[in-house]
Amino acid sequence: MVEFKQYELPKSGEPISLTNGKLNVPNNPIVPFIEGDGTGPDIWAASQRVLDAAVEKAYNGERKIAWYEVYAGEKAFNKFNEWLPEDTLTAIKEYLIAIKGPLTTPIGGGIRSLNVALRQELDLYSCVRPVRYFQGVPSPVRRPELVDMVIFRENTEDIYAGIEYKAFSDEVKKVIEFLQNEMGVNKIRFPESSGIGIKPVSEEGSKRLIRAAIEYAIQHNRKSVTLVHKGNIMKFTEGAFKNWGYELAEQEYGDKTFTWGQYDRIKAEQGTEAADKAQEEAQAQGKIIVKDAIADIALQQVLTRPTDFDVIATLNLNGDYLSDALAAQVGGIGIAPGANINYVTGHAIFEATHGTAPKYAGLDVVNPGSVILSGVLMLEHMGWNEAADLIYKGLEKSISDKTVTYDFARLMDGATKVKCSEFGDLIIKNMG
Ligand SMILES: NC(=O)C1=CN([C@@H]2O[C@H](COP(=O)(O)OP(=O)(O)OC[C@H]3O[C@@H](n4cnc5c(N)ncnc54)[C@H](OP(=O)(O)O)[C@@H]3O)[C@@H](O)[C@H]2O)C=CC1
Ligand SMILES: O=C(O)CCC(=O)C(=O)O
Ligand SMILES: [Mg+2]
Repeated sequence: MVEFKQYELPKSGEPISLTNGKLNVPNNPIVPFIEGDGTGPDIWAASQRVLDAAVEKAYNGERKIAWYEVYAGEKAFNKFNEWLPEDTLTAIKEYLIAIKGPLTTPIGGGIRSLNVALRQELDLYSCVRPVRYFQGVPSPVRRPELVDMVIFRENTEDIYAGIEYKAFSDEVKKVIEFLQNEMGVNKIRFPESSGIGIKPVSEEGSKRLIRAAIEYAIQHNRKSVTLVHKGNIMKFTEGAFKNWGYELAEQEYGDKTFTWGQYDRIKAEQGTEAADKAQEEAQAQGKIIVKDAIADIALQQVLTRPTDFDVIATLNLNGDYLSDALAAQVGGIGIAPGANINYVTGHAIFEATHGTAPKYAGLDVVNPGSVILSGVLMLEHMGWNEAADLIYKGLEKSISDKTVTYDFARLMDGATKVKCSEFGDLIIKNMG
């Protein structure tokens, strides 16, 4: 039986569990939620109503989520004088699947990100962010319907490990002296006034993320996995990520994938025509093409040739940038959902791509779509597809009726602007 230091036990519901890699979801699963800072409370209130209504309607009351509030961020600090109480981690470890609103991270000092801490503490190594278009959503590109990508962002390593030393500190002096004296580094341009950040990228971390991306591509009949990296400059971190990706695909998924590493080897031995032919044959056999793109050009090509991209596997920082940039193509950060998942332990936290949007806090105006769609991903993950489909239906109808929150309304002709809470209510009404 789980024991909490400060929290009361859930009043109702049963835990979700994992046996032999399969989730067991009772009809009344306990799902911990974190409301979030800034716009979080507005968004969460609307999202919870929508999720409950969809489940009630889909299963005639036979299923119901037993929501269990856990705390992080400002609400946790006000209540318990801690930013991330241990009980929150205990609850998510125990109940496996959770959902959260955004949490504030101060810039240039103060506490490190609680969002990142949750991912690292629970080892949620895959940040999965699907980017798809809903008909009628305003977009800055001509053919937004061509965008259908799923980003797999490595979620535990890279510069997010927080190994950073402040300029002028005793620590940074030690690190710089070590680099200069022990490692022969002579290219720190201004050693007296530099801060230093360290970027760990491992074979295990890269391969488990890329494995998750390839598994996803296989299960969802996707055509390609693109490894996005900056390996020309960061050879032993980002470049290694690419090499480990090809190695993994060839060693573990040789019968299901064809890599550009293989393409290059055939080309070197037999010429371009033979390599093209081998790739065409692999495609005809339904094999997934595992390829790569350097991050800077990838950011252009996702805009100019979106159909070249399907599943994307990338490192933490690249994935952070790509997520927001890609969301813009299909209506913006207001409807960009995500999930942080450990596919081995089954732990998962569903959360929006966006942050706390502090200037709108408490105004009940922002789009709750990202958290609602994160909830839809959660329902799908639980196998509650009927409830998920009702939310898609309600959302699509609300958009086609042009009754939308400010972010869409300002880009749509003839739209009626509604509040965050009203948008949630419309989705419920439009579920039919
Ligand atoms: N996972 C998490 O919890 C995340 C937390 N953060 C944190 O959030 C805080 C604020 O970060 P910031 O960089 O301003 O980024 P935000 O994503 O919070 O907001 C940036 C802009 O995006 C738009 N936006 C955000 N959310 C919505 C929404 N629900 N509906 C419609 N538009 C939306 C608004 O645009 P406009 O001004 O055009 O209306 C907003 O001003 C920081 O502390 C940051 O660290 C950031 C990202 C993720
Ligand atoms: O933790 C934060 O404050 C930012 C996180 C973020 O940008 C993201 O998850 O995409
Ligand atoms: Mg981000």
